[in-house]
Formats: sequence, C-alpha cells, structure tokens
Amino acid sequence: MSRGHAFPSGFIWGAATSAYQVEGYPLADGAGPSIWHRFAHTPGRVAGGATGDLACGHYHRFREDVALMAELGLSAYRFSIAWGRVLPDGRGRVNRKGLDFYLRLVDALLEHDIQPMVTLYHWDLPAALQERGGWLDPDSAVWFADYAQILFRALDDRVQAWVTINEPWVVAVLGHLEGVHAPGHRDAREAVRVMHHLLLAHAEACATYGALGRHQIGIALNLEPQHPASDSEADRAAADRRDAFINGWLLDPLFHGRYPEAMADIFGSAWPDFPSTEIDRIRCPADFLGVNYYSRGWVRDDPAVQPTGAARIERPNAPVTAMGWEVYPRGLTEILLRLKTQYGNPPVYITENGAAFEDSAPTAGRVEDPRRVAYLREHIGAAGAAIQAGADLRGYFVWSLLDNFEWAEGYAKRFGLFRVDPSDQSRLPKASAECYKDIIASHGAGL
Ligand SMILES: N#[N+]C[C@@H]1[C@@H](O)[C@H](O)[C@@H](O)[C@@H]2O[C@H]12
Repeated sequence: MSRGHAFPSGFIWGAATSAYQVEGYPLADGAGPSIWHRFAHTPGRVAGGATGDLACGHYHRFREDVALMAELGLSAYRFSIAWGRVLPDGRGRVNRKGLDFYLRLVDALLEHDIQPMVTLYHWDLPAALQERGGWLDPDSAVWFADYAQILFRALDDRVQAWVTINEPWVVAVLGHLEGVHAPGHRDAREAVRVMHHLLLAHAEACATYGALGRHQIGIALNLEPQHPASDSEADRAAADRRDAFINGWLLDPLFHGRYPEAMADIFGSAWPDFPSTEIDRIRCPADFLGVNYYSRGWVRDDPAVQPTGAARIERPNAPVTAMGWEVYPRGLTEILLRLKTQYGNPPVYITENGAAFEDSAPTAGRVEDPRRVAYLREHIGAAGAAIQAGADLRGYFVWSLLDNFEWAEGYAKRFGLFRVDPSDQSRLPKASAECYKDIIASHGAGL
C-alpha cells in the first residue's frame, strides 16, 4: 500500500446515508408507504422487529446533522430521496410537502458549502408501484424516468451529482431471489428480469437527464473481488462464477453492452434471451460510476449453493467486521484498477465504504472505535494507491454518517461515524469521526 501521497486537489470527501435508514417518519406530510415500510412491519422480516418509523429522526433533525457534517469538514453529502414522499402513489400527483423537505435539506447543505449527491432510488419503492408489479413490470423503467424528471427539474439547479439506482444487485438478488429484503420474493426468473428492468430504468433516467440536466449522473454498484479459497480448478471456477454473478452481471452490460456468458449457465432456463435493442440501451453514457466497497469474497466450490455453486466462506484467522465481512483494503485497490484496465477507466466515486463493529459504550461523551479508525485509514490509503496507479477516482464517501437502520439487521449493526442513541436519537461522535475530520483536513496525506 502506498504511503505519503496526497489526493488530487478537488477530491471530494463525503459521507453517505439513505432515506429509509435515517429519516424516520416515513408517512409524514402526505408521504405514501414504501415496500420497506411494509416489509419492516411484517413480523419476522427484520431483526428485533425494528422498523424505520423513527430511525435517526433525520427528517426533523437534518439541520443538526448538516452542522455535524460541516464540523467534519465534508465537501459533499450523499443521501437518497424517498420516492413515496414525492409521489405517494409512485406516479402522478406530486406531494409538494415531500418535495419541499428535500429542497430544504439541499439548501441547508449549500449554506454550509456541502455539495449534495442525490440518490434517486435506494430500495424504498412506493408500495403502490409494487402492487402494479414493481420492478418486474416492464413499465417500471418509465415510472422511474418520470419520477427522476420531476427531481431533475426541481433540484438540478442546486444538485451537481445524481445517482440513479443504489446497488441494483441487492434489489434483484436479496429482494427477489433470496427474499431477505423487500419485497421478499424468491424467484430466479423474477430476479433476472428485475435486474434487467433496473438497468433499463437507469438508462432511461440517464437519457432523461441528458435532455435536461447540466451536471453529472451515475449509478452506484456494490463491487467485490472474488478470490478462490484454494488453487484447485473447482475453486478457481467457482470464484469466476461468483465474479460474474456479483460484478460482471452489471459492469458488462453497462460498459460493454452485453451480459456475461456465465449468466445463462448460472441461471439456466430462468435466464431469458433479452432483446439486443434493450441491452444496447443499457450501455448508457453515464458520467461516472459509483463504487460501494466493503470486502472481498473468499470462494469455495459448493454445488449446494444456488444459483452459482460457489460459497463465500470465512478465510481462517482473517479480520472480519460485525457483518462477518473480511477486512480487505487491497480489494478496493484491485476493484479500482480493474475498472481502469477492463472498463475504460471511468470517473469513479467511492459512494460507500465503511464497517460495522461492536462499538464500546460511550465514555466522556465519545465512543472509542479503534477498529473503524483503522478500517477507514487502510481503505482510504488503498484508494490513494489506486489513484497513484492511474485510477480516475474523484471522491470518497464513508458509509455512514450515522448509525442507522441496517435493513434486515435492524439497528444491531452500527456503521456510523456518529453513534445514535435509540432511546433519544441523540448523536455522539466516535473516534472515527475525529479521524475522518483529520484525514479531510490533511487531504489524505500520509495514508
Ligand atoms: N450492509 N451494509 C451496509 C450498507 C447499507 O446500509 C447500504 O444501504 C447499502 O447501500 C450497502 O450495503 C451497504
């Protein structure tokens, strides 16, 4: 890992959140329910029966949180817009109060010289659209483009970076194949069509933005290197299958205008013959790629694991986070350089990077989180190494600003730079917040 490099001038230092995970009050001011509101209120779906009903109370506390961001010295804040706040039925009537919340949030950020990066979709599809078929409906791309256009027109004078969809892979696989995320479906035929429609939705939003936008638009992908657990041909082949399943399934259509051939082998008869005209449309001229990086896969051949026949296993004695993910900063450098060598070296933002650990109890008004401090320093250093090797990396966003609703894990997994006390939603700085503030102030020098 490189030492002593500084990040290029203009490099963006940010933090990220998403609407359902931090805002709370999901039905306030005329908002319509999302699939995550419905899913979290379904018994047995979320650990401890937790919901986003209160979350971090960001909907009412956003000015307090913007002040925390300013104290850190953030130059940008990535957040998502809850589709159902703006369009309670997912289409048609605009809920002015819902839109006004985001206008106020953006203006508060700009008052503190913090650039908003807005994610249009971070998993909280309006329930009314799910009732029409959700992302399985071919019209979903049009629904999304129409929603996006409303936001572009309302905010593009103040928002200079847009992310269409956050982690389509999670939506398709966890939501429609494994059923552990909303809407809780378990159907391979559905999952592959949902992924295709999500990519079409991204392309339609890019096209819409190209016609009226003045800044930049991209997509945020969870990317993860896959390494074989042994030198055996079986494990190497398994790692290749899991690489196609997690990385190539998205990168290849977006950048090369084709799906990996391995997808038909992985999904068999569930994999349709998608129209080439649609795949051509998916290869869209987005301005940047968002990379959400957390870990790598350590992969062993295992026919019992569907649909890839490849098991992600724990590497013996490897350091892991509270999510069970290996701490592997070199994987970030590897992913960024792979984008350089295999996908045309696109402008990239690390739109999420961070870790959950079993934080200690607060003492003297602060939480000591040495493992998160080490994680951030190592991964930002790994990002710097990629820049030195020629990656076109433009910015870095920590996941997350606040401890928040960690989807099916509820509030048990804490990723925040600030601890949020569930009893009163008070914010308390962690040592990692101080560490990140220093990294920003020194522009990453010395990592
Ligand atoms: N798990 N985990 C943490 C984090 C999740 O909280 C975000 O919402 C997702 O975009 C991505 O999965 C990463």
